[in-house]
Amino acid sequence: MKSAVVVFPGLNRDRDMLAALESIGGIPPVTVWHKETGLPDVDLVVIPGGFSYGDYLRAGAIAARSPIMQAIREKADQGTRVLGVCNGFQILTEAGLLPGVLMRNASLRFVCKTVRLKVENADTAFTRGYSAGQIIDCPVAHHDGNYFADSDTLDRVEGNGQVAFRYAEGTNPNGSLNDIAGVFNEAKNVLGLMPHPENLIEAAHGGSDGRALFAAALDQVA
Ligand SMILES: NC(=O)CC[C@H](N)C(=O)O
Repeated sequence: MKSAVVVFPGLNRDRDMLAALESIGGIPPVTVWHKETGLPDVDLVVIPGGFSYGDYLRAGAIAARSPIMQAIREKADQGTRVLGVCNGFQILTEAGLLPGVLMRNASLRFVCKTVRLKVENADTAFTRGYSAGQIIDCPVAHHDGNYFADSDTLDRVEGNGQVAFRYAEGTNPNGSLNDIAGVFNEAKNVLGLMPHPENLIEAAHGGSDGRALFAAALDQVA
């Protein structure tokens, strides 16, 4: 499957994401600069992590107003898979493509470590390579990963199976409501998560628990 990685000024995880997608999908992704107004004909659009616009105003707030976002919105509405990791997740919430917001970590500190995640919904294009309830390792590196949504939105997200991943008991690194680490849109073709699965895909990374997410998103699993 063909994929595109969208790059905004200040991102720093784009190369990791490009390498992961090529390694797992076998096809080099197309890189798209945020000032473009159109996307190539791809099956998966990825917004990687980093510090778009230096996280000024709020993380992801300025990038969410970039020209490319209209094209991403249109692709998402057509059912194309869209994945946002870390700053990508923040951009997708700021753009209104995913519910909720990412606030400053409860500790007010940047957190960089490996946490354990529980796969909450394994019945989607992104998560079908895992089983429901499976516990996986995944690194996090952020200062604004504290997931929040008002109670009506949270009820809807929980009720619709839109929680993709939760931090496993005792490992919530940022104070996220209901230990939420990643959410889907209602149609489940848009996924955002704070942890970095692209940084745990081979032995040299110390594990490969992140691999199944890309394998599924790129249709490499049955
Ligand atoms: N690694 C990242 O993508 C960092 C995300 C974001 N800028 C934060 O620190 O919260």
